[in-house]
Amino acid sequence: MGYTLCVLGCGTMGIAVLSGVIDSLDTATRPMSNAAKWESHTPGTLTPTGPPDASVPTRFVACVSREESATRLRSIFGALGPLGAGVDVLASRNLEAIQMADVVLLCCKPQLAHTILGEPGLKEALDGKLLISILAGVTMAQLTTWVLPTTKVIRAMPNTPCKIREGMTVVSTLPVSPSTEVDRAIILKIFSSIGRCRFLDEKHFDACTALSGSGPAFACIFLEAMADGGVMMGLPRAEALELAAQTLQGTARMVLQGGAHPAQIKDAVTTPGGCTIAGLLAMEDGRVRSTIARAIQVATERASELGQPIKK
Ligand SMILES: NC(=O)C1=CN([C@@H]2O[C@H](COP(=O)(O)OP(=O)(O)OC[C@H]3O[C@@H](n4cnc5c(N)ncnc54)[C@H](OP(=O)(O)O)[C@@H]3O)[C@@H](O)[C@H]2O)C=CC1
Ligand SMILES: O=C(O)[C@@H]1CCC=N1
Repeated sequence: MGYTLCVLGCGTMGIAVLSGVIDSLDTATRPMSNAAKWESHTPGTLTPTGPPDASVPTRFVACVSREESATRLRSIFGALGPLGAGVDVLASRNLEAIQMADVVLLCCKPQLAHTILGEPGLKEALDGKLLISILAGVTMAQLTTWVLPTTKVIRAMPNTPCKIREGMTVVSTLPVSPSTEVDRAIILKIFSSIGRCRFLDEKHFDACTALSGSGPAFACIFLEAMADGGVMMGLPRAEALELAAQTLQGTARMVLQGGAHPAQIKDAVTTPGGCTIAGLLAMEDGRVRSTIARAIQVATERASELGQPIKK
């Protein structure tokens, strides 16, 4: 039972997704991640508790281009226990890897996808298989012209917290085919085991790429700035970072878990004439809101360009 999942281009994101999936398979007895608990329509773990489940990956292949990256991957996955040590890591052997796979997660750089999918025999090896692309800015229209019509193509936009099973993944709406339900189950199993997962129309993908794909970087700027403020006021660095990170996590959970509106949380913290309103006004003077919103806007615009051929 189960199937073989191949990560084609196993760098930062490939490692994040695969580590999260392996962890979820390996944690039958450990508690579910909070993200998994929040999402009522998703199962939260890949570990089959009932009869064998065909939508659960049981064998893994990871592809890179350089042997030194392969060596690094073997040590990363090896540290994850027996399942991680069982990942087949191949350097410059994409065709072989895809031939072994049932489902392929495309995680290379956007600009390389056309060349990689054009390698001799690759199209044929993908015949009838599910190809999930996490590439920023590479559209379904592009991807489907690079493979055979029988290859089922879908886009997903995960983020790095998938590595600790607190990810956010948006998946494009599935095209209707005889295998739609099976494919949907496979996709949900993978991405809901490593965080939240929701389906959205492809027209929203550049915005999702900016908001949740790039989001961890934006959130870290805010987190670092909060910690810096604490350090400026004499807090030790490590404690300042802990306070900032836990405060952001707790607040985010009040929104996701408790269903609170951000404005409601803000108002509850803001005692009239108190210190919070003083800080909030300083933030508004610094145009923090429009700066952050504009960052999402320009990142969205940039995401839309990433699938285009590099201009000489
Ligand atoms: N980073 C992020 O937070 C997110 C990234 N994405 C998307 O994920 C994709 C990957 O990004 P990221 O993980 O950051 O990039 P990385 O550069 O970390 O990973 C790219 C991987 O592709 C491999 N690779 C290069 N050439 C080939 C080849 N010819 N055949 C097989 N593998 C190859 C590289 O191997 P080697 O080391 O040997 O060169 C490397 O492992 C991008 O398309 C990006 O848009 C989406 C969401 C979030
Ligand atoms: O910066 C990038 O292009 C990728 C896509 C989303 C996050 N990282």
